[in-house]
Amino acid sequence: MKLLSQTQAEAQVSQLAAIARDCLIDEARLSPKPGLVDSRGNGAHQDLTLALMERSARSLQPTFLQLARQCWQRPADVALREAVGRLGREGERQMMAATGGVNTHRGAIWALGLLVSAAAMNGGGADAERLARTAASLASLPDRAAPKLFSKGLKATHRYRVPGAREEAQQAFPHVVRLALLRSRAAGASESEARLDALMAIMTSLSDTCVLSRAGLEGLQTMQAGARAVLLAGGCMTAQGQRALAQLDADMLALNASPGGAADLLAATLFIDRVAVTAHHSFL
Ligand SMILES: CC(C)(COP(=O)(O)OP(=O)(O)OC[C@H]1O[C@@H](n2cnc3c(N)ncnc32)[C@H](O)[C@@H]1O)[C@@H](O)C(=O)NCCC(=O)NCCS
Ligand SMILES: Nc1ncnc2c1ncn2[C@@H]1O[C@H](COP(=O)(O)OP(=O)(O)OP(=O)(O)O)[C@@H](O)[C@H]1O
Repeated sequence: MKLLSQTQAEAQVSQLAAIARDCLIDEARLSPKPGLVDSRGNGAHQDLTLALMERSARSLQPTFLQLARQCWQRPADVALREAVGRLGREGERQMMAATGGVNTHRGAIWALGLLVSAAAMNGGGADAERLARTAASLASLPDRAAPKLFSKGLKATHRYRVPGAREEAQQAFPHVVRLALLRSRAAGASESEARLDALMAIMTSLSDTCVLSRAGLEGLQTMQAGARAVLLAGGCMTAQGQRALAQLDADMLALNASPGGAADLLAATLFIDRVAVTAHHSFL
């Protein structure tokens, strides 16, 4: 591996943290997202606003920076896993302090925190698959200091016997759908349309515990079928796709459902898209 001077390494970790923050802001602003906070409004949320989401994203940049510094060119082992867990929980406290106690980004701190860590472990650069696999190896290690909380997400994974945020990371992020983003861009979609298509691709199969906690299996089925309908109609660049998206938004609001986990994974997709080194022989 190429050795970088300390200043070059510091520039790279700062850049990773700034990119992670930007991905959260881009995700929050992207519109129109079904049920979620976006630049039109609060979606299905009473206690969230776009301004709050953006403040929260900015409050997390120092956490991402510390994660990247801590993980720079280190291998995945229990000591690193526990250091990352400590920083992640500290990030949750920063978020809560910045938002006055509202959970804006818990799932995003987890997914992006692991991916920032993975990028730093690989010295700032690696292909998308390697980044996801490095993050998975970290997520699969035990953290003795992890509090034994029975969270809403955990409850939903037990009740419905589905994978949640932990498993998504441990399985190397099967719902980080960079190809969907690339395909829509190649088909001539605008950047916003391509990002919305990527969100739809995530929603077709994610077992989003935010949706399950608020709206049960009916909510999850509505989300998955509605997202599939958008993509089958030609995606968000077509008039028919946009109509299907508006229908899905109305259906999600009627059920008080919001795909917060899918939103986190869209931010993770944007992150991978910006930092992954494209392999020479990839289909691109
Ligand atoms: C694993 C986490 C997300 C807790 O998960 P859990 O399901 O128990 O909790 P909770 O309901 O509070 O939050 C889950 C969040 O994940 C997102 N989510 C929901 N479903 C999914 C899914 N299927 N896949 C991915 N993310 C999802 C949502 O945003 C949701 O809000 C995390 O908070 C955690 O354990 N952090 C500990 C600190 C740590 O180790 N950090 C290291 C990396 S920074
Ligand atoms: N644009 C967005 N709009 C809404 N939620 C988002 C957005 N982006 C990411 N999220 C994610 O959704 C989660 C919020 O979901 P939710 O409101 O269900 O959490 P909660 O506050 O724990 O539960 P509830 O609101 O049901 O009491 C956040 O943790 C965040 O990770």
